Amino acid sequence: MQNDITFFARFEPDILAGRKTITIRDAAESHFQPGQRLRTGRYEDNGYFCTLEVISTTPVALNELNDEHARQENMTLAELRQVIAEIYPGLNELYVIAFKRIS
Ligand SMILES: CC(=O)Nc1cc[nH]c(=O)n1
Repeated sequence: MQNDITFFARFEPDILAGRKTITIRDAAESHFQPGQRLRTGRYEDNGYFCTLEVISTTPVALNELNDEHARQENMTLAELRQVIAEIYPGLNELYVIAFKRIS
């Protein structure tokens, strides 16, 4: 079965442990709705590793990312800005998808 969302494999342990509770995505992945259950896999091999329930999807500009976002990503704000710049170079319009793991 296909996954609904993927994460880089390096994020898997933090998601499974509940240390990462948001993901910041571009407009192509801004369609997730509160209550939606997402089969969640690794980007690298598409292997399923858990199911997440979407709590909210909220627009955020790059310059609005703050320490609370970083805490929810289990990173420092500097690390978060670096990661986002690498994944979405030059992109300002982003979306915070908050989630909880349900299985
Ligand atoms: C595969 C992929 O894009 N993964 C991402 C992107 C942004 N944040 C995140 O946690 N994971």
